[in-house]
This record gives sequence, C-alpha cells and structure tokens, in this order.
Amino acid sequence: NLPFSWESLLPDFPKGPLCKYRKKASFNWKEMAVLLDGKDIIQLKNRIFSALESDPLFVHHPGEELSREKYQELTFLRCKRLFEYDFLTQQEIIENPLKIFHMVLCIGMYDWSPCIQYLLHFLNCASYLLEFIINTPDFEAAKFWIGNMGKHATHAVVYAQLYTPDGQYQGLHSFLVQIRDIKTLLPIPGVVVGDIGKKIGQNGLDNGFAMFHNVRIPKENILNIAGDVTAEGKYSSSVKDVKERFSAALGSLSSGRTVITAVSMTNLKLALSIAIRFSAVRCQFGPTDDEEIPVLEYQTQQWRLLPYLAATYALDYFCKSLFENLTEFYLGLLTKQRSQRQADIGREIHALCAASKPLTSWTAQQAAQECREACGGHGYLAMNRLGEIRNDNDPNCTYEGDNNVLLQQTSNYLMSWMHCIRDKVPFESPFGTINVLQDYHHILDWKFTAMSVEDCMDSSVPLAAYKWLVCYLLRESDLKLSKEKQSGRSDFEAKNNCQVYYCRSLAIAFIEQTVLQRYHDYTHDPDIPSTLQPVLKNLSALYGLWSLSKHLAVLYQGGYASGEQAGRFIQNAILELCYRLKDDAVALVDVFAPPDFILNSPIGKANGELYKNIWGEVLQGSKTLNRPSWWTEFCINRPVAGRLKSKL
Ligand SMILES: CCCCCCC/C=C/C(=O)SCCNC(=O)CCNC(=O)[C@H](O)C(C)(C)COP(=O)(O)OP(=O)(O)OC[C@H]1O[C@@H](n2cnc3c(N)ncnc32)[C@H](O)[C@@H]1OP(=O)(O)O
Ligand SMILES: Cc1cc2nc3c(=O)[nH]c(=O)nc-3n(C[C@H](O)[C@H](O)[C@H](O)COP(=O)(O)OP(=O)(O)OC[C@H]3O[C@@H](n4cnc5c(N)ncnc54)[C@H](O)[C@@H]3O)c2cc1C
Repeated sequence: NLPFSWESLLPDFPKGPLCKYRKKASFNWKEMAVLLDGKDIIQLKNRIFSALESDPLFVHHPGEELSREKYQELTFLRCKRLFEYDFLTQQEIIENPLKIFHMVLCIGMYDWSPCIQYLLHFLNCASYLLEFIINTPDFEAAKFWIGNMGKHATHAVVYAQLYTPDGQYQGLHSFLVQIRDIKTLLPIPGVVVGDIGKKIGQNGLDNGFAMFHNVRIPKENILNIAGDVTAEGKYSSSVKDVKERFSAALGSLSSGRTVITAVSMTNLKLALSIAIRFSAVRCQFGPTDDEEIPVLEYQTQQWRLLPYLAATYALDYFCKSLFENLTEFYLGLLTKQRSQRQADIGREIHALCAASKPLTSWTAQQAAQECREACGGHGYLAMNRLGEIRNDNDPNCTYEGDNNVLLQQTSNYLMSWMHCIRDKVPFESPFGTINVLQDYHHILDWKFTAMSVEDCMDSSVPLAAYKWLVCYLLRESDLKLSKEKQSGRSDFEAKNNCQVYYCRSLAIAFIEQTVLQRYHDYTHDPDIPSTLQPVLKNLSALYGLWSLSKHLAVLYQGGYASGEQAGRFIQNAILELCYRLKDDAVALVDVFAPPDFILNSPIGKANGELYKNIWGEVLQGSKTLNRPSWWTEFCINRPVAGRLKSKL
C-alpha cells in the first residue's frame, strides 16, 4: 500500500533468478527502506548515485589496469568534481546534519579513495577557519601517512608541541601550515614533502610525508581550539588544566572515528550485498543427483553470512544514533558551551567512538573475508570487488588511532566510574551508556535463566547476559589492576598487564552491549510497523546471540552460565534464527544495496544473472582474447632443459 511517490523513489528490481527469494520474503523491502532512511535521505542517495552514474569521469574501466599515477590523477579529478557537484546546500546541512553522513557514505560506496580525499579537504576547510615557527626536530618526528599530502595538498593542519617565547611548554596544539605553492604545487621553502609509496589499498589517495625546517607561519594560523597566544607572545587558554587541554585538542578526532565507524559499516553493506545475492543464485550439490540447491540453503553458508547481515542492521542503526550524539557534541562546541554536561558529552563520545571504530572495522574486516570465501572462486576474481572492499576497509582498523590502542581509552573511561560504584555515589552519563553500571552490584548476581531455545529467540536474553558481562569484566579488571599495583608494579606497568582478557575484553563487551541495547530498544518500539517488526526482532536477536557466543567461555568462567544447556540453547537459537532469516536475506540486502553501477560487482548485480554478468565483464577486457605480446618466448624461443646447469 505504498503511495505512488515511494514507488518512483525505489524502482522495482529487474526480473531474474533472485525473484525466487524475493517472493519468499516476509516483508516489503521498500517499506523497510522508507522506515530506515526516510524519503529525504532516499532522494539524496538517488541524486548522488545518478549523478555519478551519468558522469563520464566516474565511468568504470572493466578489464583495464590503471597505474597508481593514473589512478591518483583520476581520483583527484573525481574529488574536484565532487566539489563542483556540491551535493548539499548549507541550509540542508543545518536542517539535517545526518545528510552529510549519508552523502559521504554514498560516495564511498563508489570508491573510498575519492571519498576520503574529498572528506579530508572538506573537513580541513570547513572545520578550521607570532610568528610561529614550525620545526621537525628529526626524521622520526616527520609527519607520515598524511592523506592528500603525497602529491597535491597545499595546506596542512599540523599538530605540534607549542613553546612560547618564554621557553614554556604549552602542550599539543594545531596550526595551519602552507606546504606547497598554490600556483605551482612546488614545496614552500623549508618544507620537504613527498609521497610515501604504494599501499595495500586506497591507492587512489595520495598519502604523504612532510618535514619542516624553521617554517614561519602567521600568528593567526594557530587553530585556537584550546588556547591562543597574544601578539606579545603570552599564552592564554580558557581551559586551565593541561590534561583537559590535551583532550580538547584531540576532541576533533571523535568525528573522524565516528565517520570511520560508519565507513566500516558501509563496507559490510557492500560485501554482504555481493555475497548474499551470489549465494541465493549459485547452486551446488543437492539432495539428489539431479537437483542442485542454492548455497544459501546450506546451514554453514547461512551461519557464515547471516549474523554479519544482522550486524549490518544493528550497526547501521548504531551509526546513526552515534552521529546524532556527535552532532549534539559539536553544537555545544559551536555555541561555546562550558557546562559540565558538555565536558561529560566529550568524554562519553570519545569512549564510544574509541570502541565503535574497532568493533565495526574488525567486523567488516572479518565479514569481507568471509564473504570473499563464501563466493568461492568468483569471490577471488578482482572484478567482483570483494578484494577491493577488504583492502580498502583494512586501514579503518589503524588510522585515526590503532584499534587496540583506542580500546584502552574506552576501558579507562569505564574504570573511571569504579570510585562512584564503590562509594555508592549516584552517577549517570549524558547519553546514558554507562547507566547500566548503576545496578552493578545487583547485576553481578544475575544468572542465565532461559529454559529453552525458544526462550532465547529475543534480544532481551543476550542483552541481559551482556549487562552481566560488562559488570563482571569491570570488576575483574579493577581487581587485576589493584593486584598489579599491590605487587609493586608502576601505574604504567600495572595498566599494561591488565589489558588482555581484562580491559580489552571489557571495552569490547561494553560497545557490543551498547550497540545491542540501542538496537533492541529500536526494534521493540511499539511504533515500528507490525509488518516489519518480526524480521527486525529476529535480526536483533541474532546479532545479540552471535556476538555473545564469542564470550561463552567468560560467561561460564564467571558463573553466569552453568551446565551444558545454556551454551547449547544459545548455539541452537543462532542456527534457528539463521534458518528463519534465510528467506528474507535477499530482500534485506535489497534494502541497503546501492545501484549496480555503484556496487560494481557482476556477481552482486540486482538481476542475479550470475553467469551472464560475469561473461559480460570478462569479454569487455581489452586483451581478453589477445595473443600475449611475448608469445614467441613460448612458441619459438623454447627453453633448452639444463642449459644453465653448473658444469662443475
Ligand atoms: C574521516 C574519515 C575518513 C578516514 C580518514 C583517514 C585519514 C586518517 C587520518 C589520521 O589517522 S589522523 C591521525 C590520527 N591520530 C590519532 O588518532 C592518534 C591516536 N592516538 C591518540 O589519540 C592518543 O595517543 C591516545 C590514544 C588518546 C593516548 O594518548 P595518551 O596516552 O597521551 O593520553 P591519555 O593519558 O590516555 O589521555 C589524556 C586525557 O585525554 C582524554 N582524551 C584523549 N583523547 C581524547 C579525545 N579524542 N576526546 C576527548 N578526550 C580525549 C583521555 O580520555 C584522558 O582523559 P582523562 O582520563 O585523564 O580524563
Ligand atoms: C591509510 C592510512 C592513512 C593515514 N592517514 C593519516 C592522515 O591523513 N593523517 C595522519 O596524521 N595520520 C594518518 N595515518 C596514520 C595513522 O593515524 C596511524 O598509523 C595510526 O594512528 C597508528 O599509529 P602508528 O602507525 O604509529 O602505530 P603504532 O603506534 O606504531 O602501533 C604499532 C602496533 O603497536 C601496538 N601498540 C602501540 N602502542 C601500544 C600500547 N600502548 N599498548 C598496546 N599496543 C600498542 C598497536 O596496537 C599496533 O598494533 C594514516 C594511516 C594509514 C594506514
């Protein structure tokens, strides 16, 4: 019963082999897409996707090997074109900041290289507007890896230690430094700048290094987020505490980490669209010699893919909610809020994105590999794009802070609440993510109580287990830290020795619990249409149980679960949910898959014509049917076996 305008927004898919599964779906994919994104966002996506598809600069070059130099040039031209499109007006951004988020992800679905290049220019221009002297003391202190710096950036935001003329060290600050001449692209005197070389992925993007030798920049170029220097060289800051200034200076990293969380989630969407459509069409073996069945019918294939599909839905919802949290944080910054709430928001958002980036980038990394293997040999064919998705996702685990290092920030935050818990002081956080700890003592007494597999089919079961897990790991991490300190270890050593199995697991359990809590609340909201709620609840339960199953050992170790049944119920519930979701799987990816041109994978096309699509692409290769240029080496200059064998 969708109004006509929705139909024109979301056209039907071409008829073909995927229809079989599409017909079996328990829900209408268009209704789901409208529920999840809304009309405005769908229109924006359509606008961006069709602009890219009809622009010759964005045409794909199947079967053509682009050199790194050419790819970088093309990426730069595409990035420039994105500025020309200017997809969003300022008014649109102000009215709905979530549109920036969607714009970035739509471009990224096409290719992350121009997207990140554009984003880095966009963020650096948009978010930052004495005679300082910038120096790199030695080559180990060189700036390395900087996006856009390799070939073309003319200005850089440089984080540097600030020393005022009185010799006082004032901590980390950021400065706007010109590195190349804007007319010639040649380096500014005193700047050594260059490209760092080929990477594992994202090779359209030029990453560079820079060293500075007494480069003078105007006084106005200090980006005075946390402090400023007067014309007389005197330092002033509204944030008195050095540590607080450090947090303020690094606060902007939270936006990058939030975006990377969403970038990784988008990679999940791409990889799963390909693998599930493939699995629904690719037939192998069967109950009888003359009947082959789609590989999606196999329990193993369902168990390998469908939990990642559930994770995609849960993380998609989480990313949007995190972006809303971030928007609130930035509104506070822009309006120069100095309240305790603003400071608390800064700490909470930092703790959240320092763990959501690891969770999502690792999930996407594992999913991309699983999807690659789930598509068998065809998954390994570069044209099907799973290798590109895997490699382009990989640095999400590293940049804007290495995942393992960032998790320590989240566990530090959680541990910082222990004194309130111990002293029974009331506490809460602005976004409520740590409020679960208010019941810490009570929750630690909880046990796994489900009596059957059916009892486990709702996400309330894994959610309760996660609450216990977070409290338990917090208690154990705190005890471990005390023990380490009591045994005479320094604070530094003690903290290091508490990471594996303790603080690291705590941070991961916390973010999984937070993602699940938000998704559980969303899917159980009475306002969700009854036509969509059953499948959404199944996704929530599957995500929760599957994530939780990786912590089974700790659930038993800490006494939350006991006996054979608990583990068995969880495992069987996962399998049962996978089975229930398999007929919905194609429709579930139809909801988020971008158009074929953007997905750019023959085996992932919406028409499901697997073999025709592959052949179509293979035959487009410019040299597919050519005799190799070195054919004479094979046919004429034949090797004389043993000719070079030593005669000694
Ligand atoms: C945009 C998306 C597209 C992709 C872009 C790709 C381009 C890539 C760009 C980059 O990679 S840019 C470089 C990014 N670099 C980093 O992210 C560095 C990572 N490292 C750090 O952030 C820090 O080393 C560390 C992890 C914070 C640890 O530093 P340190 O040990 O010195 O600090 P602490 O003692 O733990 O913290 C002090 C204090 O500050 C608080 N804090 C730290 N960071 C933040 C923050 N971002 N926001 C708010 N607060 C922060 C921290 O919690 C501590 O507070 P207290 O506990 O003392 O209250
Ligand atoms: C593709 C790409 C693009 C990038 N773009 C930019 C950019 O535009 N601008 C920019 O400034 N930077 C950029 N970077 C750099 C990036 O921010 C850093 O690589 C990242 O922050 C990790 O730091 P590192 O490389 O120094 O790793 P290291 O700190 O050397 O880490 C190496 C290993 O040691 C471990 N380790 C380190 N410290 C600890 C600890 N305390 N406890 C336990 N384990 C630890 C880490 O887990 C990691 O596995 C980019 C990186 C990549 C890969």
